[in-house]
Amino acid sequence: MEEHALLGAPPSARGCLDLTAEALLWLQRAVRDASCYACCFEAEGVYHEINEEFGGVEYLHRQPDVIAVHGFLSDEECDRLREKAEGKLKPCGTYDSDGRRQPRNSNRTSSEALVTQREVPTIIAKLTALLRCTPEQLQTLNVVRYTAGQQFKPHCDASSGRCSRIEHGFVRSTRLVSVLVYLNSPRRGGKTIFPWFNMSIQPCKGTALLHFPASLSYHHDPRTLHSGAPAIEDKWILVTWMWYHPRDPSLMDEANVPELSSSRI
Ligand SMILES: O=C(O)CCC(=O)C(=O)O
Ligand SMILES: [Fe+2]
Repeated sequence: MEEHALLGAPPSARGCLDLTAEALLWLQRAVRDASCYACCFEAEGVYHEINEEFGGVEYLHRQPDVIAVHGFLSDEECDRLREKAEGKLKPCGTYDSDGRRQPRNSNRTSSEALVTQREVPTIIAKLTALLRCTPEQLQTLNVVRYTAGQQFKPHCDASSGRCSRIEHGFVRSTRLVSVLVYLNSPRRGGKTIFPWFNMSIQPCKGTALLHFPASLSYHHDPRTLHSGAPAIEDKWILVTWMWYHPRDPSLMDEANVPELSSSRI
C-alpha cells in the first residue's frame, strides 16, 4: 500500500492498527470522499450541539468529535436492559441504500432486539436531555449482543445527502448523532475503533459513546468510519441514532413493535 498524500503511511505500516484489506479499501474511499468534502468541513462542517452540561461528558477526540458520557446508565439499568433482551435476540440485519432490511450480513454478525420507547421512559428522558432532541427524533432503540468472534466491520452510520426515501420511518433526513451505550465491560475484545484517528475504546459498562456521522448541511463525515472489533468475551450495547427530523408515525409507529417484557426502566 502506497503512502497517501493526505493520510501518510497506512496505519498498519505505522504499527498502530492491524487493519484488514477491506478496512483499507474503506479508508481509500473515505479519503476520496474527504477530498470532495474538504471545503465543506470548514465552510459547512456545523454539527448538532449536545448538552455539554450533562454530567459525565468528556471529549475523547475533537474534529471529528467523539464524546464519552461516563455513568450515563447505572449498573442496574444496564442489567435490566440485558435481561429484557435476553431470549428475544435475532441475528442483526443491515439496510440497503433504499432502507430495506437485508437478512444476515457478514459485515455485522451480532444479534439484536428492538426496545420500544414506552418500555424505557427513564432512558428516553436521559437521551433527550443529553442530545437536546425530542423522542420522535430517536430511532427505535436496539439492544445488541456480540458473542465471541462476532463484529461490526468498518462502516459509517450516515451516507451523503438526505436518505433517499424512508429509513426507519424517517423521510429524506439523516442521522446527526450516533449513540452507543456499553451494557457490560468485557476485558478483552469488542473495542469500538475509529481508524481515521487511531482511536479504540474498550467497552465500559454504563458509558455512552457519541459521534456525529453527518453535519447539519447533510454532508456525511467519512472521518467517522468505525467498527466494532471481534468480541472475545460477550459484549452488549444499546444503540440509537438522533435524526435531523422527527419520525413520521404513519410510516413507523412503535405501537406496532412488540414489547420485550412488561418491566419499565
Ligand atoms: O459495537 C460497536 O462498538 C460499534 C457499533 C456500531 O457501530 C453500530 O451499531 O453502528
Ligand atoms: Fe456504527
